[in-house]
Amino acid sequence: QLQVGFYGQTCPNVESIVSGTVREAAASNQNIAPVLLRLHFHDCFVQGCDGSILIENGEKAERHAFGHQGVGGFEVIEKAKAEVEAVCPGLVSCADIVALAARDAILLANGPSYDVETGRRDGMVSNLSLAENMPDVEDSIQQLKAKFLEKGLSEKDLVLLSAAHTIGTTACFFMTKRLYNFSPNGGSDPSINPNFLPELKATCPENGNVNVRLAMDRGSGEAFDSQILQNIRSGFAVLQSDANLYRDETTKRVVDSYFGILSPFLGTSFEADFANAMVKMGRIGVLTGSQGTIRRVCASF
Ligand code: HEM
Ligand SMILES: [Ca+2]
Ligand SMILES: [Ca+2]
Repeated sequence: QLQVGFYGQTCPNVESIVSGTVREAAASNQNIAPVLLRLHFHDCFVQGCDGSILIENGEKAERHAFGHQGVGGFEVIEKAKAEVEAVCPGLVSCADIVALAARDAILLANGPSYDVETGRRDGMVSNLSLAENMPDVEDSIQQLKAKFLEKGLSEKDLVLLSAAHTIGTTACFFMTKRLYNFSPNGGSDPSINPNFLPELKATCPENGNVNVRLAMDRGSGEAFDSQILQNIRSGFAVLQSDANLYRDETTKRVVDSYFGILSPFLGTSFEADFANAMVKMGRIGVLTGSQGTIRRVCASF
């Protein structure tokens, strides 16, 4: 069973070691917070939160899957793991370090803090074919809902977790279809606000450099806040999958629920709800007890 403070007796300093490593990494790399948050999502969605994405076992390694394009932060996890191994060898899983690092990353971006359940064990498989079903920017809202539901996550969780895009950047690579070849008729996605379209096209010109990066939360790419939801409402979503959240009655209602006059009184808080959704995501397909293993090095079995 997962529990908050699972290492309380066996490795009491693990959480401070991980947060120290994350803070140190952030001092020299301002992009590390979003990268670490995304890493946890990509780990949990393939084989559960089991550190499978960390394995480097050749060209068939899961981490080389197309759906994991741009995922990183491995070196930070490995560094934290090495420091943890030095004080409590063989006790703390890589999967837990990923989950802790994601929490610390959110906090560094001034997002909500929350208790991370620990006690995950590391998985024994890594295969890129297992990552074929990752949510994709071009997925319809029905596909996105189905992929989240399959992991035990609701439509509300889909909205909240997508709002992780309040921090971080995307490569123009993921914008090409939306800007220049939107289905079914070509051209650009009509849901893009006309005041935003020229800006997007200027940043990601047709046949331009697909490695150019832009904030996914226009005007607020470094702060963890609800601006992303406001942007989605007003046609300023950058990713197509985020824009799709406003094309569906149910997910639209979830987005809007954070802006109603009543919502503060009903206790609807984006930050608190996001934190709860992260805890739920952290439970996907976990190995516990005597299942799986505790790796010594996160990149190898
Ligand atoms: C709903 C389905 C999702 C889709 C289709 C999606 C897609 C993407 C794409 C295309 C990028 C840009 C990657 C790059 O160019 O490097 C990205 C970045 C990111 N995603 Fe998602 N994402 C989804 C859900 C999530 C979830 C659930 C989380 C975390 C809870 C998350 C966290 C992030 C973060 C923090 C970044 C920024 C990474 C960086 O700055 O390097 N995403 N996502
Ligand atoms: Ca995994
Ligand atoms: Ca933001």
